[in-house]
Amino acid sequence: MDSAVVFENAIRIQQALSVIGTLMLTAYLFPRQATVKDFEEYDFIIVGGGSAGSVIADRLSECSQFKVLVIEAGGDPPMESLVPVLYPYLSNSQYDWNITSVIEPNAGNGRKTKEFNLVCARVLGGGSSINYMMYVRGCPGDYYPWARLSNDSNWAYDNNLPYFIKSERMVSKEILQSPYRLYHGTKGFLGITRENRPETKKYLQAFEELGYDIVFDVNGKQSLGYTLPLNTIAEGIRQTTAYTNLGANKHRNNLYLLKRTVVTQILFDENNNAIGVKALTHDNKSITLKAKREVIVSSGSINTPKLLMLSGIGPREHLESQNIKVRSALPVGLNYQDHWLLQLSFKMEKSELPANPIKSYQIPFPVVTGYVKLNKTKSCAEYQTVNTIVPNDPEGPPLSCTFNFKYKDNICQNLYEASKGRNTMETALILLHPKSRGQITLRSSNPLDPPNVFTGIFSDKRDLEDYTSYVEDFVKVVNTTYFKSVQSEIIDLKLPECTDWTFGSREYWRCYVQTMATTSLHFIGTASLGSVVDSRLRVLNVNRLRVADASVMPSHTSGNPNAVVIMIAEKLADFVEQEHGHHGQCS
Ligand SMILES: Cc1cc2nc3c(=O)[nH]c(=O)nc-3n(C[C@H](O)[C@H](O)[C@H](O)COP(=O)(O)OP(=O)(O)OC[C@H]3O[C@@H](n4cnc5c(N)ncnc54)[C@H](O)[C@@H]3O)c2cc1C
Repeated sequence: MDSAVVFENAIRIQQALSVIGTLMLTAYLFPRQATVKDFEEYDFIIVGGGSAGSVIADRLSECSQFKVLVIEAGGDPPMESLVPVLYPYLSNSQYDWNITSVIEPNAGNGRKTKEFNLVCARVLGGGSSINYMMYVRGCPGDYYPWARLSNDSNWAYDNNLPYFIKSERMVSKEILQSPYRLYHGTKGFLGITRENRPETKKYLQAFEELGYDIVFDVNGKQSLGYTLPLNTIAEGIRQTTAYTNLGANKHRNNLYLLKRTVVTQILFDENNNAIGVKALTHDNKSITLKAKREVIVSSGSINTPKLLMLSGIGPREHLESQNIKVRSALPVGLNYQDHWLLQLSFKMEKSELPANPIKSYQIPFPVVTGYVKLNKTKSCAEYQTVNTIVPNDPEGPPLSCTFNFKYKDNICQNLYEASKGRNTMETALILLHPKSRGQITLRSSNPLDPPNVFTGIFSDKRDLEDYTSYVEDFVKVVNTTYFKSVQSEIIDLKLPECTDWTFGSREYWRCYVQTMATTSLHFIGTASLGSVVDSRLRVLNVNRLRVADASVMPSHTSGNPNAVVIMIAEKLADFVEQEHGHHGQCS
């Protein structure tokens, strides 16, 4: 057995799951396919039934007077989407658009291919159906730039908090019985659980010894320190918005869902009013569907800018180069941002004991997360660590190495050898606020072509230096009492790119960062608040068109974005209801 075999096994499991998927065992949980006629009219058309789109559809269809259509390119989430432990097998599958980045010179040598696999969901529920289920709201200071750029204090943290609470259904008693209860909702749709497993205690103590605060809940007053994660899991089921928002309301007779259908263009009248969309159905028929009130685009940070540009909204020169008539010249596709991530591994206790069986209803292994800043003048974390405590299981560490992060075989093989007979700590160290920016452009005016994604990784050299400092800071954990007591070591992956440098020197870590940094799949910013949409998420210079998804986030929050996207969706639903309802009453 070696890391290549671990990879092959993962592919086989994925294939077996895909065969089970053809039985459509989960179909009964979700709304049925709508029967639509060409030119049929709805009040609202939502393009994309992902993390944001499903929530918007739910909220708008609460108003029985609104006829709401969701058009989603993917189909129903399969069983492996609902069962938390199977999350590693959803990426690079039929539930993914399988988009890759343009090759860039600054990073990625440690990966099997130079382009990044920009995993992005093509399934009902979008990212919430395939993601790693971490629930993080970020730090209050993250939202100052949002309020500034949109010129509207409505986007400040205090005004976003009620929407986080509105969507939430916290189920963990230890939170509900604590002072942190204040920050959590219990009446929303999104079930949240706090993971608390005994193995994490020694790790939290080690981080405390390094001087970090141990925080009960980083979604409360204090967002810096080490903590136990919250997950979008409840009653043992992944809280995909396909399930919590569409499935839960599948009997509403004003909510229509067109699956396996790709919207190819937004249609406008002569006064720049969005009046509907053109789409391609699963059986390749082109149809036109009309929106009496608004079109809402929630196609995610990669596909939203693509659709806007195909519809004449984007950078003038670029659209003209593709022979697309410019309807509104806006910086669509610019300001692309991601959180960069790299894997670090640590040998922990020697152990020959077989690992305990994994439980299907939770994340496979215990996790401790950290939110850390080095610069005292900052209020929010600069880096995040997600530390997974893996019991003696030589296949565990190489699985994410080879299958999810797609590092080269020699790297994963070294990890495999080093992990034998040891428990390990697998750390994803994440750069939270990169200064580099990328861009999305059209490859052609054919809507079925994927876009070009220039990630811009390390195009701002300060990111490489900052990231190196964060790694240097983090690896000090091997000097703590607990880590020393188990003869912990940082696993030397023997990167051929870095042999010129002494292991552990700053030069070495800089080389490590450049070689190992990869995407954390947190794409944002490509239809930003303040430059593409106004503070009520209306696309500038046109009418009856809004965007609500990760693409409107003008800057990153200090953590994973799914909860933030859901908060944005909740806000959009309120804006629409205020404008289209009767004095705030929907019926
Ligand atoms: C593997 C992975 C792990 C992640 N882990 C976490 C995590 O642990 N925690 C966290 O907070 N965040 C995580 N994220 C990020 C988070 O899930 C996303 O930021 C979030 O889901 C984005 O939501 P969205 O509504 O913007 O887009 P999406 O949820 O991607 O929804 C867009 C939807 O639009 C559909 N669509 C696109 N174009 C069209 C079209 N033309 N016509 C019709 N439909 C279309 C897509 O198929 C998709 O379903 C992860 C992401 C990935 C991919």
